[in-house]
Amino acid sequence: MYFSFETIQTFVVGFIIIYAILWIKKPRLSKNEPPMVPYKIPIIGQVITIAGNEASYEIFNASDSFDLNEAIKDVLPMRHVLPTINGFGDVQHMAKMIREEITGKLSLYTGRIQEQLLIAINKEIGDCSIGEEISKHEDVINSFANVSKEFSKFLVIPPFLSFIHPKIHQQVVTLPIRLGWNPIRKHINTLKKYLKPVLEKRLIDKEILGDKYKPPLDVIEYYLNEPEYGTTVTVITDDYLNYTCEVLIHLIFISIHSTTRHISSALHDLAGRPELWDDLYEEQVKIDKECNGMLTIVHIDRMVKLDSFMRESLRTFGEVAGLMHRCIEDSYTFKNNTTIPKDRIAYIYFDDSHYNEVYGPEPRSFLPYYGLNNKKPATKINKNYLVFGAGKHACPGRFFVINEIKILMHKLILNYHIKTESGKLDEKKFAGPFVLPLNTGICLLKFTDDNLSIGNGITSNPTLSKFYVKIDKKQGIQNM
Ligand code: HEM
Repeated sequence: MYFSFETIQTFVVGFIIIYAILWIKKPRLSKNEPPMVPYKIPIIGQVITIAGNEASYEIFNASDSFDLNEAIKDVLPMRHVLPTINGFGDVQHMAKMIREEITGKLSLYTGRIQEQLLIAINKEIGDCSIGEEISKHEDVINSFANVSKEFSKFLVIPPFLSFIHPKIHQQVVTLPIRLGWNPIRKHINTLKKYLKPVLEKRLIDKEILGDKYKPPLDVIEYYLNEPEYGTTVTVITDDYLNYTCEVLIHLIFISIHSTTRHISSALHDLAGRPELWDDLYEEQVKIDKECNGMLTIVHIDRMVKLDSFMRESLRTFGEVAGLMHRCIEDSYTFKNNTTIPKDRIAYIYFDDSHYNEVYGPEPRSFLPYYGLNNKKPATKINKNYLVFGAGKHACPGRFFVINEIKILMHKLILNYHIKTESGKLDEKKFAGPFVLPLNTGICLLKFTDDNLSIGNGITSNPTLSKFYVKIDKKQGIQNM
């Protein structure tokens, strides 16, 4: 039988149209699902579930049924980008490492965090009491700063093909990588270049010094001593280097983007709220005197007002919904008796938790001392404070990051008058449920000896212009 090209073409187009109509008309909910939000325009994409306060907490705690990384896989092809460590394949080991190496030794890291932050403040803003040069390896620092931006390149293609099947979107996004384009590779290579001699020296030192070897305090050393990952290493092979550098990129991806976003948000929260300045400044001056400029973990714990301010800054960060989790079991039935099917993506509805009535009649207002008055430190998770997730996969880096941010804010508050360029609290903007980084200016005006430097206008005073810091949309803080 002979079919002309036009007939085949008509068949194909007809098939696609019928498929699309059937797809659009297909019942979207299985039995016992939560109700659908009323809609008029046919749903082209996936159905997603938005989990309110109680259900969100359930999702975090049902770690056998829900998985964050399984949801991220659809849009971020980590397995192809970091092939040696299979993408986020071993996030559990990363969490274990952070608990043991970083949280477990937080007091040992405090001095170093402080020193590095002061170096960075000096370099990026200026004159903050010590004047060392930033790290010798500027390109390593740049890699740390830019990796997250590189990852965002994968997100530019919206998952428009996911309506057929999420796997199709994955295939499209990973095609350039499978053809050899990997924007992360150059950062891995930079790390490899600097890490190779460091690791080789450590191996030699270990051999020569034996028991007298003093292990440096860092993540690389942790991996070098892990039975599964390092002890068998006697030569630094390319495979081993790839492995370690991919682990570092994974760590950077997990930690740096969220840290910078929350730091810039906290700076805006402080800069736009003059009513908080005196109180927070006084606390920092008192602690600075007590520690003589050298903070220890005990002093950081005493920054209770700053901690409470940070908790509030995190709570009111603004993400309406996010942190999608995939249902990885055949189905999941919530305590309220509604059921969602396997593969359903559920978003955490942060607004419902963070602006819950437990925060009083005006839960959306900024309550700087809520944490202090209610004995809820910034690291303490509960169902109305889900910034760090909850349950088994709750962020293991939260103790480190809160410490780090407190040290940074402490030093900045002590040294600078921090205000918004606009002179008011800048309003946050959104892309869908996601809050966008503010791209309005913050001024950091250096306190002089006689405590007077609150400039009348950054732009009119050239000597102050170097303290003008702009929050870049993608990168967090950037110098102007
Ligand atoms: C303000 C900054 C940060 C925020 C808001 C944040 C938030 C989160 C959240 C919400 C989760 C839970 C995801 C889930 O439910 O599965 C998480 C997991 C994780 N975070 Fe953080 N994080 C921050 C900083 C850091 C830092 C600095 C590190 C490393 C030092 C880190 C390491 C991790 C790791 C390894 C996990 C995965 C835990 C697991 O799956 O068991 N985070 N983070």
